[in-house]
Amino acid sequence: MSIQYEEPALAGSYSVVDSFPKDFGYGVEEPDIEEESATSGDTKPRILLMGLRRSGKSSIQKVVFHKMSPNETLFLESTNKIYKDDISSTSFVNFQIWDFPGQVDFFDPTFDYEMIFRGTGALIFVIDAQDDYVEALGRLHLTVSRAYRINPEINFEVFIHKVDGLSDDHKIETQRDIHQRANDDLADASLEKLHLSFYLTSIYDHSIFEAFSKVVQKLIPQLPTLENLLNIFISNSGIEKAFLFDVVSKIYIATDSSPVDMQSYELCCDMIDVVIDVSCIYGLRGDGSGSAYDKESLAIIKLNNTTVLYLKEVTKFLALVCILREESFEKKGLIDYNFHCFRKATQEVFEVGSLTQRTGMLQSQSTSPNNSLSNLKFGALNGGVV
Ligand SMILES: Nc1nc2c(ncn2[C@@H]2O[C@H](COP(=O)(O)OP(=O)(O)OP(=O)(O)O)[C@@H](O)[C@H]2O)c(=O)[nH]1
Repeated sequence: MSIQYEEPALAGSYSVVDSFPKDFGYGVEEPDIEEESATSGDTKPRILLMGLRRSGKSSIQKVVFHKMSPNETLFLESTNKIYKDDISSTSFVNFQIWDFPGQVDFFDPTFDYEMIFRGTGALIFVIDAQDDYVEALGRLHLTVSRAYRINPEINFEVFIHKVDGLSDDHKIETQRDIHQRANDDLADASLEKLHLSFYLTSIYDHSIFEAFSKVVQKLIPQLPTLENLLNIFISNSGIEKAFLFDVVSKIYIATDSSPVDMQSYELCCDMIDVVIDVSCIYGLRGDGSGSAYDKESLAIIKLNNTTVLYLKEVTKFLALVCILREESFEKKGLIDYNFHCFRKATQEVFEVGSLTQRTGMLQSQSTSPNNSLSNLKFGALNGGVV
């Protein structure tokens, strides 16, 4: 495997990978699209993480957003008060974890749950699949029914968590049982319209990242446009699969419309890890300043099975990671040109998004990005333009 990695300069000093800055030291010289939206009000919906004590909430947050290794979560202390973790300054995802310790009654009248649920885009409820889940189901019902009455727009997501300890048959049976009981409880309360989505997750594999990706994608109004752009990009560049990644969390916020297989996703996640780790060690300046992920970030990895992995910076938080055959990579010029078009278009998509939000316009497909992208010209494999 050969790695070509372009960095401004190779610094002689080492920094411990674990201690890299959460924002990878990315330059703050120019206000970015995401930064603007962060200051122009809460334009991205909040995601809450709830569940019984020891169900794994803090572990999920630490592994996905703070690069903690799964084994280290064994030493996490129980959260005794409501813990709010805001990662919106380091990630595309405007994410606040409200880690509710099991014994706290968050329906306490002194607790402003109305305010919390009103600003919430998704509520993730974590159920420990290795434990008896009857109490968790009761809590799930109480939480979602209360939240739904305040804000029916919330996406309700149930993570059936810690499934690494379960056999394949047991996993399916547990999911079926939890699905059935939770929906029966909702039917008994005449809440059939409240839709719950279920995911089997574990911090010991990529399932937690995959599940989070799905949760986040539902909250991105620009998703269809991004998918469309990715489809045009890959079909004109001879690329097999492309993911648009939130670099800090390795959540993919969009991909082309060909099916996602876990192996490709894992490969791309691993590439991000390699790039950031190498960059943290060799890419920073002698005094530790500089950035491990910036506008220059680009990496090409050739595998021994004629596959090429290609990573390039799109915005402050996002990177495009592609999988392609070695022979397709011979047209690197075309890929670079099309990438340039894709990058420009993606930035426009988010600009239009934040503009519509700022001016208070309703964001519909007809007002949006597609219109401003109509004069975009990708290079075609046969030499023309599309
Ligand atoms: N096997 C397994 N264990 C996990 C997984 N996720 C978390 N754990 C373990 O579950 C235990 C509890 O995890 P925490 O993240 O502290 O749970 P919590 O929900 O935040 O707990 P409170 O802070 O008490 O509410 C830890 O020992 C973790 O290592 C998983 O996917 N699989």
